[in-house]
Amino acid sequence: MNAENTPGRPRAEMTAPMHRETVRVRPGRTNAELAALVPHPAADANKYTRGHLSLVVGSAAYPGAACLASAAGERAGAGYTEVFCAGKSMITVRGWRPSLVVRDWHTWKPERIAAVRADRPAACVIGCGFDAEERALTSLLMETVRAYPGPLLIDGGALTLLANATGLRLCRRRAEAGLPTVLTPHGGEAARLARGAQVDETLEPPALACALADAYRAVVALKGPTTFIASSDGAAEAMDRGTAALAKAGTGDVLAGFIGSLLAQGIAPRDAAALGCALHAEAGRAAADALTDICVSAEDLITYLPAALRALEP
Ligand SMILES: NC(=O)C1=CN([C@@H]2O[C@H](COP(=O)(O)OP(=O)(O)OC[C@H]3O[C@@H](n4cnc5c(N)ncnc54)[C@H](O)[C@@H]3O)[C@@H](O)[C@H]2O)[C@@H](O)CC1
Ligand SMILES: Nc1ncnc2c1ncn2[C@@H]1O[C@H](COP(=O)(O)OP(=O)(O)O)[C@@H](O)[C@H]1O
Repeated sequence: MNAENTPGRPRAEMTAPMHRETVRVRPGRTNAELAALVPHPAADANKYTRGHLSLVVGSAAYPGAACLASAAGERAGAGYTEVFCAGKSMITVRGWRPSLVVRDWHTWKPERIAAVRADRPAACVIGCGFDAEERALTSLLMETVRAYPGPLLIDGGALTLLANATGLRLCRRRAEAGLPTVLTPHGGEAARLARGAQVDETLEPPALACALADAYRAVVALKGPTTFIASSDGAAEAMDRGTAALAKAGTGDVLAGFIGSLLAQGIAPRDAAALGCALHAEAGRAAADALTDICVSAEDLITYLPAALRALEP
């Protein structure tokens, strides 16, 4: 790695020629910029002022995704982490981490969540471990997109279910109401989102991230060896701190938990995406240093989050 690419060093903005479109690509943020965003608890904090994270995750087919996303959310600082999952997944999630509040997702009523206040921040993550073949999950998703009154992160199988005219319309309506939405697709999910919005799925990743952000009126973190974070300002932020050790099943679920937790602690959506992605990448690097790039698994990113936080400190 040359000095230009050392994480934490300021780098120059560039204009990259993209496939049939040109977007501005901004370098990732410096360690100092990211450290300034880290939500340390106030001395008089309680579990509610530290942020209420609701996760609607983990179909019967994928209880593991619910475990990973919710444990990541709790470890990243949310004060109250509540998991709504399939009845068949509940015992797995409860056994995995007793501090999580685990409920059946039939009891999830997004419209009953109180409006999010600055002194009682909250956010919702939906979709990690959704089985996109389970069409009944569509109404759970669409009802949440329509009625959840705070920042909402959509990930995993829910992105496939969102990729149609109804999903597009509901995301735009949230934006009009001032409610932030964050989408965290991998390449396959991004292509589906593009098809659902009649966006050219063959665009290069930075341009695709910007086009999806514009279409869905959302912050988009398009994941890959370099992750591109875009909102509707026409510029993509490149986050290239990661390592191929992250290329294992479940690491995306952990990322959704990290970003969701930061949203639940009141961090602005684009900042939460940038900080969450950087912490995820740094946790991967710290885990690989200790365990080798072969042996890291998604659970290790949760274990190594403290090392990632320390890596950002000045
Ligand atoms: N332990 C668990 O319970 C896990 C559950 N998971 C959940 O499994 C569900 C299905 O997610 P998957 O991502 O496995 O499958 P998807 O149904 O999203 O599709 C994967 C397909 O997309 C294609 N694709 C194209 N570009 C890709 C890229 N950059 N990365 C990955 N796939 C790409 C692949 O060819 C593959 O056939 C999600 O809800 C997810 O949250 C996964 O996160 C893995 C771990
Ligand atoms: N070669 C790589 N280098 C750096 N980061 C990677 C690499 N491959 C994957 N990642 C990261 O790993 C995560 C994988 O997420 P995702 O594909 O959603 O996994 P899953 O669905 O199994 O949870 C993303 O954050 C992505 O940026």
